[in-house]
Amino acid sequence: MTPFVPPHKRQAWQALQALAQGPQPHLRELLKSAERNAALHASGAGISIDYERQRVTREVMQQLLALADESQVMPQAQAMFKGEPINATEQRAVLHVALRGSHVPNPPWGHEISKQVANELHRVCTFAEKVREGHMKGFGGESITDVVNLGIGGSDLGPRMTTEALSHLTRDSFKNKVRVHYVSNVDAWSLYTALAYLNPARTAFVVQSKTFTTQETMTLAASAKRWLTDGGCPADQLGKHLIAVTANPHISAAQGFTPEHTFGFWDWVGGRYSVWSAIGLPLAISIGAFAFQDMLLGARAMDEHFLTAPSDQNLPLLMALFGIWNRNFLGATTHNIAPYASPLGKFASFLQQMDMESNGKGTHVDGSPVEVATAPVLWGGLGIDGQHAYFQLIHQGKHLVPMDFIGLRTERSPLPFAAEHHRVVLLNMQAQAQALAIGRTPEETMKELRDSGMDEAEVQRLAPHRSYPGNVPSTTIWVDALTPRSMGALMALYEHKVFCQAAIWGIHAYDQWGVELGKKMAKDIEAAEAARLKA
Ligand SMILES: O=P(O)(O)OC[C@H]1O[C@H](O)[C@H](O)[C@@H](O)[C@@H]1O
Repeated sequence: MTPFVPPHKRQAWQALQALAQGPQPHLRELLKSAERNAALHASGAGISIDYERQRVTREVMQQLLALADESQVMPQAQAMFKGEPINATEQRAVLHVALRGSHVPNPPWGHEISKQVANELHRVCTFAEKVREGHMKGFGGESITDVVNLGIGGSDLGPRMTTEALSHLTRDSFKNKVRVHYVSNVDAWSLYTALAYLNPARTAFVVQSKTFTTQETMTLAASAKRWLTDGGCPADQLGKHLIAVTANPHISAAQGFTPEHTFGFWDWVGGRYSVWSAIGLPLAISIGAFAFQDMLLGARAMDEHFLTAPSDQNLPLLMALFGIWNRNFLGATTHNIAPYASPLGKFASFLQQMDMESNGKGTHVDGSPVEVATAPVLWGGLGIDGQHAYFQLIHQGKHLVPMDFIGLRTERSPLPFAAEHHRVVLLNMQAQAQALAIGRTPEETMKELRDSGMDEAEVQRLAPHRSYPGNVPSTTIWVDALTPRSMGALMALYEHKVFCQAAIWGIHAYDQWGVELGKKMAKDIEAAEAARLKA
């Protein structure tokens, strides 16, 4: 690879700047070309994207693709898949892709890693099935019926989000006798409300922490042990109720977690990319080992698509490029994620960590300051609910908010009238995308008001308030149906999008030094307080 050149010094970046400064056709104009619209679609791994509502002309697309080339995005991706230490500030490889590819012949990361991954995956899946079948017994010999996940950040958001997204698929499974709960916040109410109706004799805790030093999680774990002993569990039987998932098993072992209840992963798995590892254990308990492995296969399918699809058909790369165009050239400071499928209610929160903790950076890989914008503020939630809450700002406010609409082509809920609900959901999604794109001019608004019989003074008075500037860019992401496999592909799509953007911005996506200062200060305050009490 050639020496690092900051993004704004690259030829394609400058060409894009020139294009952005020139006259920009409104989406209303762009969308008039049926030929253009028909071309702006791509698909892979069971997912397709419609991007005719991005504010891109043919010239812009050409330069965006040239920027990806010039930024050596794909050689950088290959370096990641090969296990090169691309997380340079922590001197680590970044191999979450190996977690879903242990079955791949001749893996670029090597057979040894695949072997380790396959072994641990087998342990996780076997254990998850044992719990689901009621064979995990508590101190009184009763089956465990409730599993409480204690973890935060990457040790919470991935399994929590996917459990909500996928557990409805297994709700009727005769095998699953176990409920899974999540507690991330160290606020006592959070633990209290989770435990209020649980029976200590039938409850197990999965303490998930890559480091096993996170203060919030360790505080929760200590209280969980206390709750178990207060509930009658003899101290020497606590191990029956405690499971550790960590990359630091020597720390969990020192705290009394047994080897058979300890599941490992590796320092080359970033916390926010760890749901594919043993961190997925509560999810596997919730949806079953087969479904969990299916999710891994879906992610692997997206990995293959990412590595092999041509640039102009490559979903993660295209989404990264639209993000760059909107952020760096059209000046959008935020980005909204709007799933139109209620099981995806936590998807935006999950992506917030993935995107903002990865790419909220201000230093280039060579240590120089970044002079262009990096990750936008990513936010969102279920589109249907957003329409009746904050979409007002997106339609008429002063922020430019590019959107990802996420829709399901088929919906499989067992309600007999589900098709009617799905129809309403999708027509709303399509209407919002189109309304945001084309808007409504004051002239069109006046005509509509006059046609409704309104008197002219009222038409003049109201038309400015009832017009819509439009020109809000969006991508519509279509998922065939919500299954473990498509979920895996969707998550991996965003993971690689984040990777591509970091590769273009020339930043490290896999460290998170920004979160450390506050942690250190909390420790300093704690130490000062302890010293004051001692004095
Ligand atoms: O899994 P743990 O080591 O407990 O870390 C939990 C979380 O806390 C950290 O502060 C990081 O910001 C996150 O990336 C991480 O996922």
